[in-house]
Amino acid sequence: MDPPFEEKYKSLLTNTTLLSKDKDYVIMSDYEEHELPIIDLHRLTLSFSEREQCVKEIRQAAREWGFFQVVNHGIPQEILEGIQLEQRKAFHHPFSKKAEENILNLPGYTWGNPAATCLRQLSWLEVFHIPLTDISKISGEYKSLRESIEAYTATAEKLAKDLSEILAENLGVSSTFFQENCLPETSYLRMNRYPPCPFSSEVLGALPHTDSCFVNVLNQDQIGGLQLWMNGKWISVKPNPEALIINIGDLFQVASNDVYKSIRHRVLASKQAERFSLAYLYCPRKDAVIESGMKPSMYRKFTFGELTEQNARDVKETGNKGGIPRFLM
Ligand SMILES: O=C(O)CCC(=O)C(=O)O
Ligand SMILES: [Fe+2]
Repeated sequence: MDPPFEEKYKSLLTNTTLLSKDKDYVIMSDYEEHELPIIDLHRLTLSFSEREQCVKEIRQAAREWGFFQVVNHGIPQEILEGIQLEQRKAFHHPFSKKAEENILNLPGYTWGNPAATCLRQLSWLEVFHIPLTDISKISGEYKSLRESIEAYTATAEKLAKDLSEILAENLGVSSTFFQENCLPETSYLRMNRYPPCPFSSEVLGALPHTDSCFVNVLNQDQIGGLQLWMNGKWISVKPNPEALIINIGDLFQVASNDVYKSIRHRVLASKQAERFSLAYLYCPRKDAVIESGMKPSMYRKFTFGELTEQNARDVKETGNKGGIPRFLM
């Protein structure tokens, strides 16, 4: 098996008494499946009233769901197919190449979760986490991957910026904030692969988390498994091949004083199928100040760098990031 989960996590996998009792980690056999709200972004280019209706739906979905789907999103199909193909090729290199030879010349390849002390803290996935400052380092035989990443992130950035400006307009955020603070190289691309998992009733694909960004442009395949924590339970998201998912991250929850929701999500592992997803995390410079223009503010002002450093310390100490609750007044 590649990556070698069964070897590395043998002691956790053979001792099934090591299951977490925490509600976040419980895995049942069936879940309610929901279709997220679908928003047709073509209307942003039409008449004033059509645009206003579309804007209203985007803000409503960000308040009520924190997750929605977009169609006519402006990312050409061939660019999407190009990155999906390159993503598969990158993961299908032998494990030794991915893990030891650092094929992409990036430090960002990870798999599993070395901090797991019980089975349900293990994530059955491998990730290339790519800071976009670093893509020029991908060279040589991986040039086609670099070109696909460049084409995809250029279009994803425009989509994320347009949506962020719409979401921020009524929050008292400066109209030039995103232009000035979220640059092409300050965002991140996460390429995820969830290998088939023989222990899918005991192990999650991705552990519950929120995303530390303004918005995440999420492209998933048709396998399914993504779940959201809503109204006290996990619900499954129905995949839609026509749509991209947009989810609100922690930075918008702070900027909106909790009006927009950064929803906890996780991914179930699949017994038979391999699953891929691609997350474009729209992030600002490390020195960008994150604050709410609404008074009284629920959070103290902080820089994006403070949040990422705090999260990194938390992960090291506890296995989980503390996220924005750490900055509550
Ligand atoms: O694989 C998915 O659908 C979700 C991935 C995710 O939550 C992430 O990369 O932050
Ligand atoms: Fe996520």
